[in-house]
Amino acid sequence: MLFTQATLADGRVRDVRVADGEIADVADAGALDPEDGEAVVDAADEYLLPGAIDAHVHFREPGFPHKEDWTTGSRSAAAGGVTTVVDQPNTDPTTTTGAAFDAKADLAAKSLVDYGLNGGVTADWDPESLFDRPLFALGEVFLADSTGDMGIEADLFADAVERAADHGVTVTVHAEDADLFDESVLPGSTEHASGEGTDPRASATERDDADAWSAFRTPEAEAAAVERALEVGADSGADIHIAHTSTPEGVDAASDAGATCEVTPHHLFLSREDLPDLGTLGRMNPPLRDEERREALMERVRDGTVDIVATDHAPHTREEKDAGIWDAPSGVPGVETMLPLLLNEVREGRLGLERVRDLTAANPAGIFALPRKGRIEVGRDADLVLVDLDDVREIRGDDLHSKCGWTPFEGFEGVFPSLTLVRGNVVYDGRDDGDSESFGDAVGRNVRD
Ligand SMILES: NC(=O)N[C@@H](CC(=O)O)C(=O)O
Ligand SMILES: [Zn+2]
Ligand SMILES: [Zn+2]
Repeated sequence: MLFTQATLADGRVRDVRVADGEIADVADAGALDPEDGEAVVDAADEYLLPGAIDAHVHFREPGFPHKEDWTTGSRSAAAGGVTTVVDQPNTDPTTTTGAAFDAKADLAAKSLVDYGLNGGVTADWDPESLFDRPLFALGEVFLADSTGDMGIEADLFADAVERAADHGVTVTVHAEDADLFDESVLPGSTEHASGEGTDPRASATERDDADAWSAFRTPEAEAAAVERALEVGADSGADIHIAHTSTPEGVDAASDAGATCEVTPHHLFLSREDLPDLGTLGRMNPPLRDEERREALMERVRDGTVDIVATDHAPHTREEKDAGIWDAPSGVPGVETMLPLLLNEVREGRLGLERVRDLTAANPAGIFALPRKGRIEVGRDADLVLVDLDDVREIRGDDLHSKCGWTPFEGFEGVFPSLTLVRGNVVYDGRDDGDSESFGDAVGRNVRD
């Protein structure tokens, strides 16, 4: 396949040849002629970007295929320009033994996009057999309970980090410290009762609004857990990567310690101010923060302090979300809307395209040692996304391909890709102005195999 006159993220206009799944040639515009039978894509006025690597998704198989499965999750990825995903271990069974890893690997063979599979840590994990498998990373290691209740104690965390260091495996950390959650906002808490002898259940401060989740899981709880994870990492010499960092404090701590971090689109584009509209659809861990922190996070994305954007794509059904704030499951989908939201920032002139390329492709490839991914360079995998930056549209849950059928970004503007290639295979084709779209075969492979 030959892309002619494609604009790269740095603004250079080039012809790009794809052959045998790789980028075979990158030459001056007009320099490459089609070979016999070669498909030609006229990419004039369009951008050709390296496919995004989403280092944090929950594709829910095995265990919860009513929320998502590898087919729907990877279709959603492909339609959003994501060509590699990294799946997290809070499935059922949890990915905490070699056998569980193998079982997930069988299911992941349905993926349209390339993938990595993380190994998780619980009190009954089996590190010997787990580290025997081609792990993408150890993680997300839960320092507090989230969906799946995989929170672990400090001793086990230290032991797990040491083992990961021995095996040269990076540790990705869900950093929240439950000791610093504000229990005074919990229903039935005695802490918020002002006077002695007050019935707490009758307290006027008892909360059932969506913002209560943000009040409960405090920013201080994240900052403290990030610090602890970094200390444990420094003691053992392990590479620590902080998952879904939701506060500027967390980002700065990771950056100061020479560790890496990711932030999610929902912490960049949503804040506590959106919770009256979102209700429980806006409940996730860590929770949405105030506007000031959201802006400070975006600033750190712009200036390069944040290493990568990853989605924490965590689908739950609408029915499951239709519960009170203390009972609804935590998590929001996002794999299909990450690149469209970031590209819209570029279109609006608020973010550079090279920054987006680095956050979504080059940096995750560097941090997680994927030498074949993340850049448009001869010899690398032809994981490519074609986009027209003027082709903006409203994000609609109905148009997306995740099984969950909703998005917290309903009505936001996004720039969606028109074509997505994984190792030269067309996995998503929406070039017909979105009137018709088609998906390719399940060509996905484990990037560590
Ligand atoms: N982020 C969430 O709120 N939920 C995630 C788990 C996690 O990443 O903590 C899920 O799997 O649903
Ligand atoms: Zn998490
Ligand atoms: Zn997660």
